[in-house]
Amino acid sequence: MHHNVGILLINLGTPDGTDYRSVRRYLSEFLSDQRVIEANQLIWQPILQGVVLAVRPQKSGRNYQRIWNMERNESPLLTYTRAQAEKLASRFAAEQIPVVHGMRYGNPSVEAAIGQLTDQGCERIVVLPLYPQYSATTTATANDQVFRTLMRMRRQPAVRTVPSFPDHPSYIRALDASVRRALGGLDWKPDILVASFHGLPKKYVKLGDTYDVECERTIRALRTSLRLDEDNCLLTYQSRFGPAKWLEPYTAPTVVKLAKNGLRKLAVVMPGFLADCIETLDEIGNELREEFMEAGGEKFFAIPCLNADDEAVDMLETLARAEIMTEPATIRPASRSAA
Ligand SMILES: C=CC1=C(C)c2cc3[nH]c(cc4nc(cc5[nH]c(cc1n2)c(C)c5CCC(=O)O)C(CCC(=O)O)=C4C)c(C)c3C=C
Ligand SMILES: [Fe+2]
Ligand SMILES: [Fe+2]
Repeated sequence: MHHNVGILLINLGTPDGTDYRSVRRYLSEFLSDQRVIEANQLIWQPILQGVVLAVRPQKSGRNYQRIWNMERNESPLLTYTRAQAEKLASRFAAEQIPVVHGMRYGNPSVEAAIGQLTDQGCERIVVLPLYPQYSATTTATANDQVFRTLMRMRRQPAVRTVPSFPDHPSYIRALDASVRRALGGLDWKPDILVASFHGLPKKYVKLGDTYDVECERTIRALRTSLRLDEDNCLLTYQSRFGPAKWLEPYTAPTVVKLAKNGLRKLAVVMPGFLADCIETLDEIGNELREEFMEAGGEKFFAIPCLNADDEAVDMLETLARAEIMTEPATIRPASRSAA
């Protein structure tokens, strides 16, 4: 018996629609997070509300439209995150351990997801931020949101947070399987595999974020697993935002340079994203493809993220079980009446 434990998956979040108001609401919440933009709010908020959110929602909304899940009228990030939670739930159904998903920004909120678990009598929550590489801008703020919710609860559940897992064998196994499956399905062989991670301002790394070394750990383990080396499996960083220096090398200039130097066939994997989203489907799948082709490339393939692949669900199950298996020191009664 696991004493009423529940599992909470947390991903970034995404707008409810592609219209200006929906995208603006989402970006406003996201870019007001001081874990994401570490600036004096008296200076940043007028720039954000007056300049950034005056133009960016239209532009982003058009990009979201290109990748939107029309069938369900929702963002792909939500579709895949929900699918991961549902498949993981089936792995824990026999033990009656519920699995829910919450988004750091937007819907379903972390607060609503925690409510679903406590309504089912959960006294313990295993929190699994869906980021293999730690960053304060993602992992820490996901956990912050859990603790903010707990701050308002008279009867708190006990909480364990799953640490980042940049080279956990079950993660590397899932990546290896997805790359081999994707490349095996092509009738051409890429000259090079580019592994593109979401970028981060260099300043954050200097201040102590371990994101870059965790990306390097992932790529080292993946190279070993795929029997590739530094020359045919490159690490790059995408999605720069704002004027500051971000982690390098940048994905797009690297790929354009490769094409200009005569490279013709390229595959891109995005190991930092567990679910396909605007950054993978549009920035890489659409924009980077165009840039590569315009620079002389001939074949381009963006490898789908792990999404709800069986190996990805195996990974989530392994990570969650590690936290569930060890019982807490004290089991508290679920309610006053049970005491
Ligand atoms: C200062 C800005 C940003 C930091 C720092 C940042 C870090 C960061 N983000 C992810 C994962 C995702 N980001 C996504 C979208 C996205 N990211 C930023 C900015 C920063 N990210 C913006 C403005 C956006 C919105 C999209 C746009 O307007 O172009 C997404 C996808 C969301 C979706 O709806 O599909 C993900 C996932 C990581 C892992 C990370 C730090 C390492
Ligand atoms: Fe981002
Ligand atoms: Fe982007």
